[in-house]
Amino acid sequence: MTEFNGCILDYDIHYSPLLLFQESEKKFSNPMRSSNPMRCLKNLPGIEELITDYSPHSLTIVYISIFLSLGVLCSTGSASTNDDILDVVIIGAGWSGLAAANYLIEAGITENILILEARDRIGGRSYTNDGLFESGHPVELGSNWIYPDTNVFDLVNELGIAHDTTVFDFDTLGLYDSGGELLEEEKSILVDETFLKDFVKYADKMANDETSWADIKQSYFTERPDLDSSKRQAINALVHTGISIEFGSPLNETNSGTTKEYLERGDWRNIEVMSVSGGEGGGYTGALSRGLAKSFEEKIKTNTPVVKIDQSGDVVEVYTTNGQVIYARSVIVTVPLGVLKKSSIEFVPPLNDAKLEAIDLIGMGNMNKVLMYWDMTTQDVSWWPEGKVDMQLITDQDSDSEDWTYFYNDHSHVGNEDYHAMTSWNAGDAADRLEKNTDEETMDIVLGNLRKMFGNDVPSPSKYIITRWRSEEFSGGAYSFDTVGSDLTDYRKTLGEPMNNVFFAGEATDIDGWFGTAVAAYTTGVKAAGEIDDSGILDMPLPDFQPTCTRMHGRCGEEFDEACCSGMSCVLDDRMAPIPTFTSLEGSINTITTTMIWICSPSQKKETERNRFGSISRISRTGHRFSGSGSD
Ligand SMILES: Cc1cc2nc3c(=O)[nH]c(=O)nc-3n(C[C@H](O)[C@H](O)[C@H](O)COP(=O)(O)OP(=O)(O)OC[C@H]3O[C@@H](n4cnc5c(N)ncnc54)[C@H](O)[C@@H]3O)c2cc1C
Repeated sequence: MTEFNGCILDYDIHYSPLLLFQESEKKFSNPMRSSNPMRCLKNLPGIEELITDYSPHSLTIVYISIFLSLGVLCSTGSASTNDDILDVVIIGAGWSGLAAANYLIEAGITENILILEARDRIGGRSYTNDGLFESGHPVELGSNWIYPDTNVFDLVNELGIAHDTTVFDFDTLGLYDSGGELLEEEKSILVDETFLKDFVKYADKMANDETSWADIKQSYFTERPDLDSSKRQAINALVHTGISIEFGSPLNETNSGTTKEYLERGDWRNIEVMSVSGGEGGGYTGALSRGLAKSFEEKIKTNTPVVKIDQSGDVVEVYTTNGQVIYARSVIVTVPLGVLKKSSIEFVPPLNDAKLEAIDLIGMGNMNKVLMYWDMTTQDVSWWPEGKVDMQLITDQDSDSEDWTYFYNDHSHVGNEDYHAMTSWNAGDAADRLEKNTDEETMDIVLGNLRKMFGNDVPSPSKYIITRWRSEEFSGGAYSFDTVGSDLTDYRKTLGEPMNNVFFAGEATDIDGWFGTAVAAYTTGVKAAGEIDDSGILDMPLPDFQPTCTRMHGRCGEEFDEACCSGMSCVLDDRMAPIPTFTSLEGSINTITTTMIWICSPSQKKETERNRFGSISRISRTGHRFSGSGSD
């Protein structure tokens, strides 16, 4: 390859300049880069007229004179390769990653960013499905409640997204056993006398950083051998909802010292819930897509899992499973603790011991839902527990007291009068155990419980969804929790500390008591973005760095595969098809229409391409990249 007037003449790659002419800069150029192939090609002597005289004839001449003879390739060349370096690459497009990106742009720090998201959607553990059951009724598969006077709450209100108050109080709580709803007096004995007045007081005295909730329950039961089964199961159930569901945590691992106030149901809390009717684009996902991410959607690359972050060189290199290497001055990692625990991202140099200890010690809990909908036009809903908001089945024994026994009445909210949706929940150990069940097994348990509570007439729901957050590759659980042993604030702080030019955020790094929530994710994302600004990394001169691949000569998909740079994907150049065939010269020259070429492009990859790249080892790719072979 030789440099010529700022362009690079490439003798191997049959890249048609015709395409450069026909495709606008918008389609071809990387939004992060300033150079453009058209300008570059215009530097070739005598070519200006051909480009401006944009006729089939001139195109044909261009095609013949350049493509067939030389295979001219426009490239940024070595002179401007620093353009390939992004200021900030953010890993993960959940609340944390999107908040970081939003802050970097809004605060005028930089727009030269890219967000890499493993899933085919943004939002991570916030996942609203609009109209899955019925149009206009959002369903929340992840986060559902918003807390007053917080960043998330303000954003939701600013966008006018519908929400409604959940009134958690004694009257709207329904307690049931296999014979149906308990009488008011029985309920009062279990909730007020047994649970609130006795167990919670006992727990308050026992709770500390070294004692788990399982320990407290066990010693309470041991000291009261005569406790009747209904009281025992009521305590099991209420601790499950108050602690396990709140923190997603197994009781034998949960720090009672830092969580005890959550059990005091006497302090009934009213908070706002998002899964209420209110038109399209609502819920948690609406807040992200219409709010935080609105101004930089084109900078988010979905379907792009990151597998390695290497900062052993002058710039940080981010490797994706899609076969790309992306260069950045700094990186913000916002992947969930569950992903860090699985070590699915390789760090070079490795994460330090303090961070590894934090990853190990902070718990990653689990919480799942079965969201159900009954179509009242075709199904009997006469059994519906009108007036109840949350409902608990008290079972006969310890072993199944947490198995889909808690239900939330989504129908109780404003605008949902004709919409019969109900959600069953479980968390902690029970969630991990029950997640392994098939859909049919799950629905057998859930429906069995509903029929114990409301009678045998309860029909199967018209539609349902079962979440399995632990099994989700890119979550590895629902949210982080404080394990028993010590106060984990220092460990969360350590988890969030930067390592050179790699910064960390995400709900698990929160040290203000909001961990496990979208509020924490939002706050920590902004914090990490601010840390990058404060560090001065973005003000330093760029290193003299020459990436070995550029958008035009990343020979992806060929025998000597090269990774694509800066957010580009290796895609089949399907723009070949609409190119007109050339018959203005003798015979038909339609080579262009039939040649199959893989190119580095800013457009999203297709599923099949990802599989294809799965078979190419990263070692061979990087080996090639650094060997200087190929087109360089
Ligand atoms: C069932 C459930 C109920 C909840 N209820 C509430 C609630 O009511 N109120 C509340 O405030 N919070 C709630 N939460 C918690 C809240 O959803 C989370 O704390 C918050 O969404 C976390 O945001 P994050 O940005 O830290 O992480 P995430 O949302 O998990 O975002 C991280 C992103 O990183 C991506 N990623 C992972 N690995 C890779 C990789 N290798 N490469 C690239 N990308 C990767 C993920 O796909 C994800 O999009 C709930 C969570 C769950 C699961």
